[in-house]
Amino acid sequence: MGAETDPVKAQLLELRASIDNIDAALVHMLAERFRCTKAVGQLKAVHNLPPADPERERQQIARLRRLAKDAQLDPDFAEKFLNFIIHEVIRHHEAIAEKHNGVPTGGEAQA
Ligand SMILES: O=C(O)C(=O)C[C@]1(C(=O)O)C=C[C@@H](O)C=C1
Repeated sequence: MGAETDPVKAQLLELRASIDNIDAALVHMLAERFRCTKAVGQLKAVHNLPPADPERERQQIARLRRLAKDAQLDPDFAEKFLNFIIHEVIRHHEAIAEKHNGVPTGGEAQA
């Protein structure tokens, strides 16, 4: 039965069209975020700042947990998602620093 005649199939297709739009928006938003964080990585490398900023991360996690709660999204999931992204950002920062200053990953000077 086609979507025109099967209301369940029609509803599923409609919902999936929204899911595809949301996934596309997520990809674009993540691309913009990584564009910004790569610039932050350059700035940190040039000025010899450490790749990670744990205090900033604490503030971001607390804020995101609050936002998630208000939006009826699981705050634990929001925290895990942010940590996953930040972990990747720190990996990029370390690679940029290594390229710029010859600093090995972890930000410590080599013996
Ligand atoms: O704000 C910074 O200092 C960043 O490097 C960006 C960012 C992030 O992705 O939001 C990544 C690593 C830091 O530990 C904190 C935050």
